[in-house]
Amino acid sequence: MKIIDEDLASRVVRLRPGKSHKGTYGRILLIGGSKQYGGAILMAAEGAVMAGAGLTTVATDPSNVTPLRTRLPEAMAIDLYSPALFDQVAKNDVIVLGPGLGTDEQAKNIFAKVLETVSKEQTLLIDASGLTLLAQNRELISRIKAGLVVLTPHQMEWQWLSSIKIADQNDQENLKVLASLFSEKVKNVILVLKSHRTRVYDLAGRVYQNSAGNPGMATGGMGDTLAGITGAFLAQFGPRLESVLAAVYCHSLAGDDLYQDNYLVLPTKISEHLPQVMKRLSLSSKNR
Ligand SMILES: NC(=O)C1=CN([C@@H]2O[C@H](COP(=O)(O)OP(=O)(O)OC[C@H]3O[C@@H](n4cnc5c(N)ncnc54)[C@H](O)[C@@H]3O)[C@@H](O)[C@H]2O)[C@@H](O)CC1
Ligand SMILES: Nc1ncnc2c1ncn2[C@@H]1O[C@H](COP(=O)(O)OP(=O)(O)O)[C@@H](O)[C@H]1O
Ligand SMILES: [Mg+2]
Repeated sequence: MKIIDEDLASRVVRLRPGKSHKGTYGRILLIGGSKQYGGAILMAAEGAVMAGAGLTTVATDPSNVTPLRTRLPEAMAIDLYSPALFDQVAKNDVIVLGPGLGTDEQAKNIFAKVLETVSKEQTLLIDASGLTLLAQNRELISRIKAGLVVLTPHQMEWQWLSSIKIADQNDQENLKVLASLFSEKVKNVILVLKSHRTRVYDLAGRVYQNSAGNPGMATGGMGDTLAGITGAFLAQFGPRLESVLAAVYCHSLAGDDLYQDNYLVLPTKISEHLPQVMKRLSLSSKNR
């Protein structure tokens, strides 16, 4: 097992080239946010924008569009229930599917249709309600065509998907079940198993553990924020394991900075602080 640390993250978060534009840093579409869980998709979108995605679009319940535009005018918004959603899917490099989506029949239909629309040139990140829906409908795995799939369950969501009880979740079991669920259908899968010490796995059997993070971060919306940040890193730094590792680390490093002076750390504060954390990493000695 390897450790995710500052050295690793600073190899990914480099100084930006002067000759670049928003297209250079990738397009990300976030899909989620039911009437009940509007905050989840807002926090994910805020994570994506503040992590540096070139262009961020959100597909959400119409009731969330005005709050989103008011809070985050940098993001574009479309109606989750419009057929235009599938044209949008085709236009983006990374699709983040699930934060606050809910698990009712309508959510399930959208989830299944998006899942099979994402092409092999694109990355699909599945989080939150998306993972619950996948666990309830495992036959959908065979319909995934995405070039890279990133799963970001917390331990309970992984229990639902893998059928490994939280107490029995260890590296060997996690890798075995990840392979049995995905390896015949999807070639490139990364599992981010979130906990107080998040571990990251891939189908090649690599295992990494996060070295940052703190209990101040145990607040609803923290994972939604990580989903947005990870999607933005994949869009900006490329569809590879290192982008995911750096995202996990930066999210927690921002949390650790804030925890020094705060009893708890809010997800939206992590997003706000992220550009400073990324600047610091980009200026570290490795990048000079
Ligand atoms: N402001 C909002 O709109 C929020 C919406 N949310 C959305 O709510 C939906 C349900 O998500 P939930 O995660 O609440 O799912 P659930 O409430 O369905 O399941 C979470 C359960 O897992 C347990 N658990 C065990 N180990 C855990 C671990 N290591 N980390 C976290 N939980 C662990 C929790 O105690 C809890 O009982 C998702 O779509 C999510 O995006 C949540 O993210 C919270 C904030
Ligand atoms: N005690 C802790 N120490 C470190 N990180 C934590 C701790 N508790 C929660 N986190 C982090 O917060 C996030 C929680 O994700 P998740 O459970 O999906 O939240 P939500 O669904 O409410 O957005 C994960 O990235 C997890 O690693
Ligand atoms: Mg979550």
